Amino acid sequence: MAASEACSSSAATNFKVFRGTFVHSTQEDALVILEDALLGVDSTGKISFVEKGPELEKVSAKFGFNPSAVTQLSPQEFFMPGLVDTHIHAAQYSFAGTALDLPLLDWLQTYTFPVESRYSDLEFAREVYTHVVKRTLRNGTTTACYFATIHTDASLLLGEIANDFGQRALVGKVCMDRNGLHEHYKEETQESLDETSRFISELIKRKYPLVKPVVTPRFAVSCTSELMLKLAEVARNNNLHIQSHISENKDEVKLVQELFPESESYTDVYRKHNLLTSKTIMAHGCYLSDEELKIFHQTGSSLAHCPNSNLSLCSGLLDVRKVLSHKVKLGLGTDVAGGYSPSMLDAVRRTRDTSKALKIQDPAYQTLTWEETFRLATLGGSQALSMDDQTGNFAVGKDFDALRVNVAAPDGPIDLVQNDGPKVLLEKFLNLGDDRNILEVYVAGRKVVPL
Ligand SMILES: Nc1nc2[nH]cnc2c(=O)[nH]1
Ligand SMILES: [Zn+2]
Repeated sequence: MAASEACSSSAATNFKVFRGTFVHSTQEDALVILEDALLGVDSTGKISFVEKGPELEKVSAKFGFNPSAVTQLSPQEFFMPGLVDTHIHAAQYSFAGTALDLPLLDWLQTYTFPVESRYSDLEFAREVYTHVVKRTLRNGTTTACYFATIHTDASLLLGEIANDFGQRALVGKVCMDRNGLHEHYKEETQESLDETSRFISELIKRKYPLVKPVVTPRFAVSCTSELMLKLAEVARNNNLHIQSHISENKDEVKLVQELFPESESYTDVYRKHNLLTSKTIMAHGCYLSDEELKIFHQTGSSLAHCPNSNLSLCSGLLDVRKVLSHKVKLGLGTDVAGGYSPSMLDAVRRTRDTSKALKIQDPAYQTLTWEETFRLATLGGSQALSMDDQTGNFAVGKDFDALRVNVAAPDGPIDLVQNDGPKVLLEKFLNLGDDRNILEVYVAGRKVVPL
């Protein structure tokens, strides 16, 4: 925002200004700590300045706000960017925390498809979707990339609920026109395409500022060639995101090879069907070869790393270091309910656990640092979703998506026994904290927690 605009009286009355510690990531630095900083949010929810605290008088004169209206953080508090969940199945939240005893294809057949079939019932959908949006916001997920189910009206309802509670979201009506695992849970090809068009046009018509549709072929196993090709066209014609799953589990990779014998790899299947774009996010990727990662880099497609799910369904261990060395964009995902936790703090922890398990297998392996993992959960996620022009860190001009954290929250899970600095406070929060430490959540400048 131009300084002259910021000085106008209407902007001055609607400014929010915070003073204290801010932690975030940039492309260059996984962790930047700004101590005693001033951050201003304008009436549209954008960050209008980040300045030094001792310069309050000068900054308040420049931006036209009253210094006494500044919100001061306590020494155990900080602001961090909102967490970005790049892959979560909203419909599976009803059985989160259960059903973790089978590998992927059996798990889909036994638990997942029967539950997803129920979302023609809009009352059931409303109940589960309200819970998942509230719970993820409460846990600090300011941006979520959701899979719904094949049901258009329930998927629209998820978009409505995310909008009502103020979460930034991509919402996907799931597309699947074959399903050998559960014959009744699928669509006809044309029906899937027509319903996808209806979903997209209806959601766009509602003009929700933070909720957008994402084209969602479930995975190559449950989609015909015709459906994938036509969905790619829909995404291209409407400049939309695409999401799906790739290379999660060895049996799944084998099945894809059998279903698409003319393709060189799982990645090649999606490439041949024009589904790999710079706005594509593919979940898992545990078994991608170097060649396949090169295709991800060339196309600008991203990966959603879902470590809880990868461990819970015994799918595999994604080598994040290898993915990053190929310069492939990567964010973290909870993958509820293959992943049992809806909290991105859990995704941060499981990401580090997975990295350490790889080091146990190979002592020369360079584990991810906690600072790198913090970046993946925030800025990395926003980059993976091609939303880093709007969110991901505290750069001036981005929307203010943020968590106000108090590491010493009364009745919280963390005991502070020494005068820890902000770096230690952040590390403790990431490893030990929970929603009791998250005092407030902001999305595009609006306080969405507490409601
Ligand atoms: N983890 C997971 N993998 C999938 N692959 C296709 N569908 C799914 C799903 O719902 N969850
Ligand atoms: Zn998934």
